[in-house]
Amino acid sequence: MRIISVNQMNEADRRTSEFGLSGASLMDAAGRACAEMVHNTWPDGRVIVLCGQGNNGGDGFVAYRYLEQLGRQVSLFLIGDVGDLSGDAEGAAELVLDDIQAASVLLDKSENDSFELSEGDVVVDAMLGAGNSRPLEGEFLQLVQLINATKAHVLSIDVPTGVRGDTGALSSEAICADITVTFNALKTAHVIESAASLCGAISVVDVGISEETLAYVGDEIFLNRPDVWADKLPWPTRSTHKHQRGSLGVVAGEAGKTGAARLAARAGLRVGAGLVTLLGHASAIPEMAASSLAVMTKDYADIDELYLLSASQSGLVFGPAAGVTEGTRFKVASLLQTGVPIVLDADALTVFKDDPSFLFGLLHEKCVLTPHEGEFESLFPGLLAEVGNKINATRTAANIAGCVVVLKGADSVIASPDGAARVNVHGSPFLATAGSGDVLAGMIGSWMAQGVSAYDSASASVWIHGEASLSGGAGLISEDLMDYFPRILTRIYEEIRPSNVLWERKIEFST
Ligand SMILES: NC(=O)C1=CN([C@@H]2O[C@H](COP(=O)(O)OP(=O)(O)OC[C@H]3O[C@@H](n4cnc5c(N)ncnc54)[C@H](O)[C@@H]3O)[C@@H](O)[C@H]2O)[C@@H](O)CC1
Ligand SMILES: Nc1ncnc2c1ncn2[C@@H]1O[C@H](COP(=O)(O)OP(=O)(O)O)[C@@H](O)[C@H]1O
Ligand SMILES: [K+]
Repeated sequence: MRIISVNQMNEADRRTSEFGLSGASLMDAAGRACAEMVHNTWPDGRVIVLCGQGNNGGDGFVAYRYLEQLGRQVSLFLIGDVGDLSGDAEGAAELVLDDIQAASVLLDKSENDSFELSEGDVVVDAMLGAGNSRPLEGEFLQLVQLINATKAHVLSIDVPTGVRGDTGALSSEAICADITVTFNALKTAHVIESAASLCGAISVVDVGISEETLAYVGDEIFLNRPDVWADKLPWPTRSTHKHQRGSLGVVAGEAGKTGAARLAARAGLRVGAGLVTLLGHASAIPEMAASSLAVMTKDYADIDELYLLSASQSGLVFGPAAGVTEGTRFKVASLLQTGVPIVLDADALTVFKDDPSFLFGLLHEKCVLTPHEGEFESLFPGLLAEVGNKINATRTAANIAGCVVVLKGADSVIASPDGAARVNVHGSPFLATAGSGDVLAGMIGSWMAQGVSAYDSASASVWIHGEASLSGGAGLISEDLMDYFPRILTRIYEEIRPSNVLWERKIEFST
């Protein structure tokens, strides 16, 4: 599923009407899909369709017509004058001209008794779509406030009115929808908070804009789902031995602070690295060894020994609970010199707050940085605010760093330095718990240790991490996440494995 900008969607629309379906046909398909969604989701209750003067309103006129055909009790309101409509919206309005009422009726206390919105009513929000770039005012603002204050169900067409399609930024007030129906591709507002939460459940409907057209106009930005990376994961064959499954080294903090590294190491083992080793100072070895069974431990006396131990691994993780110290800076520099694929997280990022360009000079293409918003701000000060769009800010960051950047959160963006990005919305808010980022770092390091690209390692890990959190539900703590991995991985494996590759050896005798 692609994520595209408003301008790109307009261009896709234009190309489609030039080479394929007319604008009126697209609008007909869009409005019809919305009517059917209303009817299937809320089979009873009065429906109120609220239209603006652009094409979003056009979709609303179409939806009204189909809702009537479906036998629904439905009323139609327009903000503004019929005479100001143009293009496809004007064409759609002409078919229902006699039924259009002024939206002011809904706002006029003396007239609105029969239209007072109540529980069980359904509002179709066709006021403003992706074309809106101005703050709401006048009747738009008043109607949005009125609808948000009722308990009526709301279906928004394309985006909830008040939400900017491209940035996910909000006007002072924006519709809070139960369902948002959009067309052929997602826009930033559907996946980036806090706009995404206002969309409610999102339904992407095919109105006839082809994938070729979207690929032509769009960038390589996709929703992060198994379909974009599942076939890139390595699986053991019958004759595989552990040394062929990669060796992950997790560099621990000092004694008493090794829990974060232990979480990363265990997660790394669970997602398949054949060997996982915790690397620490001699003083930290007893506590690490005491709690790690399959995970090995090795001590290093100084930075040279750390370099040698790290250079023999096929993947590395460093940063969780490492400490914001000069020592951490030296370790980062040394680990990066090995050229081994590496995940840098937490303190290994924060420690470069004062001179991020020093870090950028050391990074290579097999690195993944996994900042949360605070750590991102340390490395790329002001970038998020300046770009105003989390997806594009992360793409810019990846370009500056020259490696994959994962900007974590409820809407994690995984960006590659070549401009591609994937946005992950698959996860539970119960991931907001100490140590869940450490688990994620270990997972990414493990896939990289197994030879998966930095971009696919990060994408697969973020999704599986989110899926595990959904399995865990409420009360989740980071230690629990790993317990869900086997079931999730088995499911992914079973969906994509070639039919002639079986783990279980079947030998049958016939007599
Ligand atoms: N492929 C596509 O792009 C398709 C688009 N369709 C619909 O077309 C919509 C986009 O149409 P438009 O570009 O006409 O966008 P809108 O329907 O959002 O309309 C923008 C209009 O509202 C005015 N306006 C903007 N901000 C305002 C504000 N704050 N207060 C008052 N007026 C404001 C503008 O001057 C303009 O006239 C989509 O959201 C979707 O609903 C569908 O018809 C199906 C296909
Ligand atoms: N509200 C949320 N919804 C979904 N995922 C979340 C949410 N809050 C945090 N996460 C995820 O949880 C992890 C937290 O990582 P991080 O902030 O580094 O925590 P820690 O340092 O405690 O491990 C990230 O993967 C992040 O994307
Ligand atoms: K809308």
